[in-house]
Amino acid sequence: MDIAVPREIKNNEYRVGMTPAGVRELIRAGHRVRVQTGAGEGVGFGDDHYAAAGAELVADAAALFAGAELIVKVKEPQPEEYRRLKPGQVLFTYLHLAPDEAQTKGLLASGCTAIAYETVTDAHGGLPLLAPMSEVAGRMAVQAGAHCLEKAQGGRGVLLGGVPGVPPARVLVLGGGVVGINAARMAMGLGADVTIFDKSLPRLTQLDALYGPAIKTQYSTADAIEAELERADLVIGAVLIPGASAPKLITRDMLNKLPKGAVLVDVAIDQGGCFETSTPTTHQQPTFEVEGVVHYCVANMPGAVARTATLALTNATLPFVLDLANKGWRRALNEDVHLARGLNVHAGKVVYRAVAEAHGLAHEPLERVLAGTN
Ligand SMILES: NC(=O)C1=CN([C@@H]2O[C@H](COP(=O)(O)OP(=O)(O)OC[C@H]3O[C@@H](n4cnc5c(N)ncnc54)[C@H](O)[C@@H]3O)[C@@H](O)[C@H]2O)C=CC1
Ligand SMILES: CC(=O)C(=O)O
Ligand SMILES: [Mg+2]
Repeated sequence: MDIAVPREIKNNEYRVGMTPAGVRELIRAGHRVRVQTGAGEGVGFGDDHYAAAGAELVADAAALFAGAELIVKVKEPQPEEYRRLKPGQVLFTYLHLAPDEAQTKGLLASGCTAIAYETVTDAHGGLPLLAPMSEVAGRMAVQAGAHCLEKAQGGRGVLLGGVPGVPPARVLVLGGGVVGINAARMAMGLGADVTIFDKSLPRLTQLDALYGPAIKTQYSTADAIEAELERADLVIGAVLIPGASAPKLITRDMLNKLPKGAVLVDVAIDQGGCFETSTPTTHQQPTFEVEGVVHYCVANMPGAVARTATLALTNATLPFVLDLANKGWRRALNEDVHLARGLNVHAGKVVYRAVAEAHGLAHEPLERVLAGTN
């Protein structure tokens, strides 16, 4: 199979969809791998590393896309990328379609087969291709939040861990999944006072068993969140309803409960954000202020620690890339229900129900697509 690895073009995105080690595995399995020049440069993988692994280097993105059967990326395709896609091509990357109508329509118009990392599942109810980036983003959320709390960044001038005689900052983590646990661990490690909210009682029980009195847990309701806002310094938004738009847990009206200079880090921004006042930002201009509250809403947080993130992501994606390349997408998905759940768009139809619902589009059942021949 002809596999293409483009250079990412999203703002400040230095991650790459495949390492030279991954290229070597695919070449050994008999595939052709073409990598865009400079694709791994930002994370220390030069063109010479890819060439040594057996890849062909291609300078021009249009030529790279044109000949590809499988395109392996990191970020959702930008408009100039989805305009290049065509029927018969498989795109394997993060998509986050529910909050992104333009991209959804672009992928539908292309006729391609688009498999989203973030909706692939595993046998334990997890999201194995989202998890590595959630680990990174959860840990980073605390670094970013601590920085934003500094006066020069518009924050209220609070040190997360406090000092002897001065209490630590109060950190609320909304959602106790992979992002939430990693954020909570980092915040606890810095000595902050951490409360974690979730709708899942089994998850809260698990967190309580893991961390005991070092962490407080709360069942997530609007009342419970609102009651905590008055004394919060940093709130980290980490909820997810897979494939769907994030629920708005802090509304504009609730912002005045927070102290001036408090910080909201909305990690869930790639699914539309879980604060009503969130809009996506970039690493170049990561924050904005609404009613005296600093908002950090970067939709590709792991891009800032691109080397760690690339290694973590590609460790998880490589087995699936090999499967898609070795078997072809239809057989690979038919033989692996978890990979099949990644299918979001095929031949002009939305196959993932939550995405169809988010945009009021018709939903094509997965079983029909997998049984089909087109
Ligand atoms: N901005 C970025 O760069 C990145 C963003 N993300 C995003 O972070 C979000 C969280 O991802 P994960 O932690 O991997 O998901 P996860 O599925 O592991 O955890 C989500 C948690 O939210 C909980 N939840 C759902 N509704 C809730 C509610 N109303 N109140 C409280 N909790 C609720 C669920 O029970 C679950 O425990 C996703 O939107 C993901 O796409 C992940 C990585 C990078
Ligand atoms: C999960 C995701 O969208 C990211 O790592 O950028
Ligand atoms: Mg994202």
